[in-house]
Amino acid sequence: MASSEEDGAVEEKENNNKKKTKSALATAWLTFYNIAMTAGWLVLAIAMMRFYVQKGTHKGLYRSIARTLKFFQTFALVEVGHCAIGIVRTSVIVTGVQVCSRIFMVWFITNSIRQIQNEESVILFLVVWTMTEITRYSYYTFKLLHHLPYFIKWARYNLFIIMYPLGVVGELLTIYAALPFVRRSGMYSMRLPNKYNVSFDYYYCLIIVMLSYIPLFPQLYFHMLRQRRKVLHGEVIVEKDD
Ligand SMILES: CCCCCCCCCCCCC[C@@H](O)CC(=O)SCCNC(=O)CCNC(=O)[C@H](O)C(C)(C)COP(=O)(O)OP(=O)(O)OC[C@H]1O[C@@H](n2cnc3c(N)ncnc32)[C@H](O)[C@@H]1OP(=O)(O)O
Repeated sequence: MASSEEDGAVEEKENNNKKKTKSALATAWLTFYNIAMTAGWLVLAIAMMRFYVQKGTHKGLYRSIARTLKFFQTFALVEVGHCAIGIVRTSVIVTGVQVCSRIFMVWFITNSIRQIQNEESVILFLVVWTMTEITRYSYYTFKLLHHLPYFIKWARYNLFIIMYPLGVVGELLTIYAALPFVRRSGMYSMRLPNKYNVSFDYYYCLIIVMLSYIPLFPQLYFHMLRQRRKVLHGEVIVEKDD
């Protein structure tokens, strides 16, 4: 009897040790990840400012930062993994929609259609994304290090109120500007007849993407408003499961 109780206690201790090691590893990885992402977006901010100060125009700015932007925005895909394996307490769906829509904007719109790269709307979403991500990743970093300055917490949960709609306006105007080029070039589209017997029109796909902002964006925005109430005003919020 006593021996089985002892066995149980040893097993519990081992499990606790394993959990502690796992959570220490997760914290170390997240700290590294957030520092790297803060640095990446800071590099982008500095590159954009330097370009504008030196050239006095936004024309050519996207081309000059394209590689860095593609790298850091695509790398954000690991955040969906963080939620999926449970090392951060965030919804996979909310994070997935946010990250995938950004990757779509970068690779399948701005990077693919050269003619729109100098649009003001591209600069609008780039500036908004950059400010948001510097704030967001530095918030997570300082929080993990248990030294979170109040102004970063305040910025994380207030700037989005204006930045989110501004970013959406920049993204939608950019997709809208892309439409005529997509229609004319027939890019990423498949017309019948073809050997797969499948038809796909990227032009209409983009219209559907634009329309999908109507149901999806409010969900992201209200999610952030709930997070804001929880973090800044200490409200207890019961989240629905994914
Ligand atoms: C394939 C084609 C797709 C086409 C789809 C088209 C429709 C798309 C519509 C969508 C529109 C999106 C537009 C958008 O791109 C425009 C912009 O972004 S503009 C710029 C303004 N944006 C923002 O302000 C972004 C706000 N969004 C976010 O912050 C996140 O992305 C979001 C996932 C939405 C919310 O974040 P989260 O739920 O994580 O909230 P918290 O930050 O409060 O975190 C919750 C807890 O998790 C911990 N956490 C999360 N991540 C980390 C991390 N990396 N490291 C450490 N800890 C992390 C965090 O600390 C919280 O923990 P706790 O609860 O303990 O406090």
